[in-house]
Amino acid sequence: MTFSPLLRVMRIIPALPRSLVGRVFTVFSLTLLLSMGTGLGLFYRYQFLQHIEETQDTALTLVEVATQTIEDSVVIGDYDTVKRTLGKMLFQSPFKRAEFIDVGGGTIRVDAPRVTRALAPRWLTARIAAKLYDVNRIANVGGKDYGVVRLQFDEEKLAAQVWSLVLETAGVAFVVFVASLVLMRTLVRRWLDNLGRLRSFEHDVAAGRVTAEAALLADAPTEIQEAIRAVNRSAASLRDQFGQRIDSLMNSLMQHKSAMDQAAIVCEADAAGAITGVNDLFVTSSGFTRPDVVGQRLADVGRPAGARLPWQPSDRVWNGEVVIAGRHGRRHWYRTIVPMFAAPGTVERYICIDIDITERKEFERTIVENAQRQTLIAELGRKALAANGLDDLFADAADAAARGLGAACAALFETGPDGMRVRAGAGRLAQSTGLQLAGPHGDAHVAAHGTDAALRPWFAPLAALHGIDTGIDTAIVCGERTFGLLGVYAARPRRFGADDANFLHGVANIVATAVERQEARNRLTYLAQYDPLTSLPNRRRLAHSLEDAIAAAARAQGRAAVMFIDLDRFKNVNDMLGHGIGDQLLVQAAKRLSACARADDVVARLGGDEFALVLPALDDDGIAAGIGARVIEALAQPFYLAGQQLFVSASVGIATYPENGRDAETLLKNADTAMYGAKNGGRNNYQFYVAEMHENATQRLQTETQLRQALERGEFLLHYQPKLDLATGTISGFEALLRWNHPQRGLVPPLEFIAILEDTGLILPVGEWVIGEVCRQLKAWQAQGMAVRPVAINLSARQLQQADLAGAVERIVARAGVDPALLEFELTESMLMANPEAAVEILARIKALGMRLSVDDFGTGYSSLAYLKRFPLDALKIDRTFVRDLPDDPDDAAITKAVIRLAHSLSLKVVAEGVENVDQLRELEQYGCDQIQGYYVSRPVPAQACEALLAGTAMA
Ligand SMILES: Nc1nc2c(ncn2[C@@H]2O[C@@H]3COP(=O)(O)O[C@H]4[C@@H](O)[C@H](n5cnc6c(=O)[nH]c(N)nc65)O[C@@H]4COP(=O)(O)O[C@H]3[C@H]2O)c(=O)[nH]1
Repeated sequence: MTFSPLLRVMRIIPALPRSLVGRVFTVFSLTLLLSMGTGLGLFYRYQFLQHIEETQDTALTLVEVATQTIEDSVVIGDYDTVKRTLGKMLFQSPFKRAEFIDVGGGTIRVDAPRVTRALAPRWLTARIAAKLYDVNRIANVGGKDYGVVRLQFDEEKLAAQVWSLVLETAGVAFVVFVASLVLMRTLVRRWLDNLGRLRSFEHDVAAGRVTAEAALLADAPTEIQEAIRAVNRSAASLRDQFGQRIDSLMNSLMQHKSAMDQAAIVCEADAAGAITGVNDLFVTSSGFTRPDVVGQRLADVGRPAGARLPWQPSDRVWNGEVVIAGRHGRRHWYRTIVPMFAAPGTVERYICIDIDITERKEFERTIVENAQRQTLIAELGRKALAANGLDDLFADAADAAARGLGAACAALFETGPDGMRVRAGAGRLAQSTGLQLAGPHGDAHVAAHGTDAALRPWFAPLAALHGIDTGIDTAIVCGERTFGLLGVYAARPRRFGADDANFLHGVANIVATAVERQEARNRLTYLAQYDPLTSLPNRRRLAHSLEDAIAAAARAQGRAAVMFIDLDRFKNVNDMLGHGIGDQLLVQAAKRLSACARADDVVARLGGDEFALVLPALDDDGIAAGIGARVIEALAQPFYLAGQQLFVSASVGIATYPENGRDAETLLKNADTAMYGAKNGGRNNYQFYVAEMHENATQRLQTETQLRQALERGEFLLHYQPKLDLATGTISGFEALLRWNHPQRGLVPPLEFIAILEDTGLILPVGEWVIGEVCRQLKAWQAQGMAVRPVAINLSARQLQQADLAGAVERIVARAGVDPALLEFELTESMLMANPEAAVEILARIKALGMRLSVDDFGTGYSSLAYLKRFPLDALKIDRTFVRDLPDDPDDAAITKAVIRLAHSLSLKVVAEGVENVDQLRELEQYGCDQIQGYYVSRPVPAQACEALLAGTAMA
């Protein structure tokens, strides 16, 4: 509230004139006006009051004078004089009326003549009228009142006088006021003219005269002088500052330009788009020289033939990608063309900035290309998975390879014995499918794959035919072998890169995988019907062949036969000499069998060492018998494997249609049964199926089942056969011989079940039982106080292969607490020679335990003397087949003598087996044999009988 008048005044400010002169003038005028008004007002007021006061005083004086003047006249009643006196008094007085009112109320009135005069404002007249009062004076003469003299003021006259004064002074004041204003305005304008000079200073600066200074008038007011000086100083300071800024800006500009020259390809063009200059980067990046490009149209430089003009001169900034066919090849530039204006709307020149994005473009192209290639690979992979045959896939692969590399053509070659064969072609080579190209073959080119773009010599004829300039190829490698080559070829010179090679590899790998899969499929199909080892039909195919033969025989009302062939003792070969030798033996056996067969016969391998022979058209049994005999004969011949001679015989069973069965399964089963018959019949023979054989086979199966329980049931026992020392005539030891006490059959000899134990693997626990039982018996004999002799135990081939035979023996013997020297192990010659190195090691370990070792059935096998020396043996046992015909058979005698000499030369004892009579004894004695064993001394006897034998050891 307090500031409201001030605020009101402030509100006026915007209404003031905008120019300083106007404002100063206005303010000065107002101030002057206000001052003068106030002064005049106060003056008028003072004058007015003073005038009123003076007039009042004058009126009092006049009334006094008038009264005194008329007193005499009044006394005398000279009213004319009174009247005249009153009239005189009015002359030039401020009264308009003078009256004398006598005590009787009579009035002498004199009015002042009316004078026309300027009228004062009513308010002034009223105000004067209010201030003045009429003056009255009592005329008293001699103490007697004669009346009253009254004077009435003429307020109009007085107002006119006052108003006249006001007007005069106001007029003077106005003149002074106007004069003051004119003077003031003139002076202010003159002083402010100095500021006006700043405008010319501005023009000078605008005109580029930056060093110009604002001029000063000598009489300029100090403040303005200060202000202009300040302006000049500021201008100078700004000049300095701008100068520095400009220097810095120029410097910065130069650096920017230099940086831009380093980073960007820059060129300038005139308003018409013709190049006026280029930077170094333009030259290096494009390969063009400055003279090449200066003067040329910007839109045309490096433009590949036929390319659309990407830019036309315009007043707008242009952005876009351009392809420049430079001297170093095509470059991708990202271009920005900025118009530079001379004046609004008038382009003076163009700055063209290019960023080389060739690498990015290449990268993008590579990504797109890779994506396309991945798609092609994936697509080909899908086709490969679904493909049934390879031809379509090869064509797809060639097509994918050509498309993936964007090449004119591609081909897939298969390596063959005669060179390269075009398996599929794409593009120009599509018609070459099936073409055979002479040249390298096999694996000659395996290493020749990769990014080598040179065309191979053998491809040259095709290249010439189809206008192929260059190419890349890669090998299609299936596992260990090279299937062929996948090549991609271009009509124009082209450099294939690592990415191209990788893609081609990918395609080739898919092809290789498909080839491998196809081959695996073929192989599976083959394996489903053929035996991979011998390449003979397998059991399944044999069944079909047999069915076909049966059907044919049935149609012809003829006969057919199937022969079941099993190799005797093949298991031993396999176990002793290893599977490699076993396989070789089977292959050779298969060949021999095939040689025995007739053209229409089918030879098959059923598995393991079992073969079969289908004889489709059988006129009579004689033919089957003949072929059976041929088979026996063929397989009885020695096999030469791993540098040694091996003998295996065969057992052959023959079943005929329709007698022995009307279907393939029955016939084969019966042939199998017949084969067992042959085996039981001493092996190395053939037998036709007869109904009883079925009985035997069943019997064997039953035996096998019973044997499995025999050990648990304690049905095994040992008999002991003594050995006689010929030098002393005393029993030098025993041989433990296994017996099976069958609940129904009684004592079963080992030859009837040892083979089954071996076949079923039961020989291992039974063998351990034998060792344990011998130990137990020895302890029992010792406990009886018997002078115990060493006991020999037979080991089978399977036991020799037992992982830790020596360890098992050691544990059993240690557990029993038997002196190891009381134990002897007999191993057959063929067992030892099957894998002599392993045998040397095992025997050494057993020997180290303190036990004795001897070779059983010596002479029936094929011992290597070198190994014989290395085995830690104690004795050789001459097989009883050599002893049987002594002394009559000179051959046996010679062999026996030789064996005895050989054994002695190796410091080995010799035991002759199967001595049944005294002649044999004498003969052997003569040969120097150390010990004998046989029925002549004693048959194998139960343990209880041994003591009696020992008691009567001395021979007659
Ligand atoms: N004709 C004739 N034969 C005689 C004469 N003296 C002994 N023999 C028989 O010849 C065989 C000698 O045993 P081997 O050659 O080791 O031949 C043994 C041996 O290879 C095997 N064998 C016996 N017991 C075991 C055993 O516990 N383990 C293993 N692995 N094989 C055993 O069984 C084969 C046969 O044993 P056995 O039937 O007990 O037959 C015994 C014995 O009774 C004789 O003067 N004339």
